[in-house]
Amino acid sequence: MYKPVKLTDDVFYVGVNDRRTHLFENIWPIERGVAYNSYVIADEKVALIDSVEIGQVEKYLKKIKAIIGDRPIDYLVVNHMEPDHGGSIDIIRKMYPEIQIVGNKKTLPMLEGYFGISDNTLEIKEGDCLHLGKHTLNFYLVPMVHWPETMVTYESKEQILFSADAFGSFGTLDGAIFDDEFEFEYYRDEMRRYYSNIVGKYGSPVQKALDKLANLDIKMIASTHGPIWRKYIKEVINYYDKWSKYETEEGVVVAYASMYGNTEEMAEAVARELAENGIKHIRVHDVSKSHASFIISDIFKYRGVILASPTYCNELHPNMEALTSKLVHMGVQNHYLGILGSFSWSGAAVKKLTAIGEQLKWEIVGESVEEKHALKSNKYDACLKLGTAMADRLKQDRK
Ligand SMILES: Cc1cc2nc3c(=O)[nH]c(=O)nc-3n(C[C@H](O)[C@H](O)[C@H](O)COP(=O)(O)O)c2cc1C
Repeated sequence: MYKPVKLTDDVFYVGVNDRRTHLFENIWPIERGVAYNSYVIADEKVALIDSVEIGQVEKYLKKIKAIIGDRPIDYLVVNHMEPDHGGSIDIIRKMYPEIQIVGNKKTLPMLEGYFGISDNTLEIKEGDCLHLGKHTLNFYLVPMVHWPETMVTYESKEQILFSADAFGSFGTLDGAIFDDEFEFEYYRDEMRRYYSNIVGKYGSPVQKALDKLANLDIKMIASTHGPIWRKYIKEVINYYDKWSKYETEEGVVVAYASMYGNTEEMAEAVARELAENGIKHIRVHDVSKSHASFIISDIFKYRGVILASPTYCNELHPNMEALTSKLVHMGVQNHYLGILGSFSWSGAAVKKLTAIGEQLKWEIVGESVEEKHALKSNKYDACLKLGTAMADRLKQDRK
């Protein structure tokens, strides 16, 4: 029944859309859903590249059947074991008992651990090839882009890189599956939010992977999430290069916590002064309203960060605590930091934010401002000064 979606004459898209899940990994809001991508290569041998989250396995199997009919599947290549791709492995094996599951030495223990599968597996090593007939699969290990077993598969006849989670994006594929069937901008921010939150901790493994793949001629990047890239290949590789090196643009993310509005007032004073000083990209987030994934995504884009928090039981506001511990855990690098705090009897927020900035090795800009009780004119002026200092620091990089 399904009209095949062709990457080339023998290579097909068989992924599914998920518009029901609210939180990807039960953490990240996905208002625009997510796609779990999988691919079939129908040659003398049939290979399936990755599978899909188990909830949609029935639809997935129908799509596979629509392409190969009653032919058996010879190989299931498991580039990544995470259950949003590996979740259907057991069912696929039951449907296709002869199938050989292809992975590397880190994949196979996971197969056994998750599914008790230890037979009919094929262990490949870096640079190994698997011939399907006209098509040849070449395997490259890219550990920690996103799990230790992650690998990518390059089909050398059609020059397609099956890239696992790399170059993936949140967002379902709404009719359009290839990047020349929609406007790139529609996915760019969600791609960065996906990268920064899911893969962002692993900048150095991403750099190693990019180096390893640099000499491949790539006509298509077929990731496990989001669009298939065939028009914007250079662009998405450049984005990955930039993000994994923590390269940022001129702009400021102002992230504040505030229960009763005092800290918010300080944050807004700084934001206004940034604009007065010619900073065009200012993103203000209330950490109790914006999910951390959006703030982190913006922080991966813009170099300046203002963190503002009231003191709360001698600590940071809990939502600021959550955001900053995520930033520390991810080791986000190369930012300028301005700090604001508010308190009523003994302030701790500025001290704590300063310690976090030092831990992250971010450059602390200007004089941090901490106000007791309501915002008064001298501290208001200090907020303006901090805004000017941040703008000046960013503008120094224009040269
Ligand atoms: C639950 C709670 C705990 C607080 N803990 C402290 C504290 O440990 N030290 C302090 O100086 N002020 C504390 N405060 C006072 C706030 O830091 C102060 O009112 C601040 O101005 C609030 O900023 P906001 O208006 O941006 O929420 C606390 C306030 C609340 C509601």
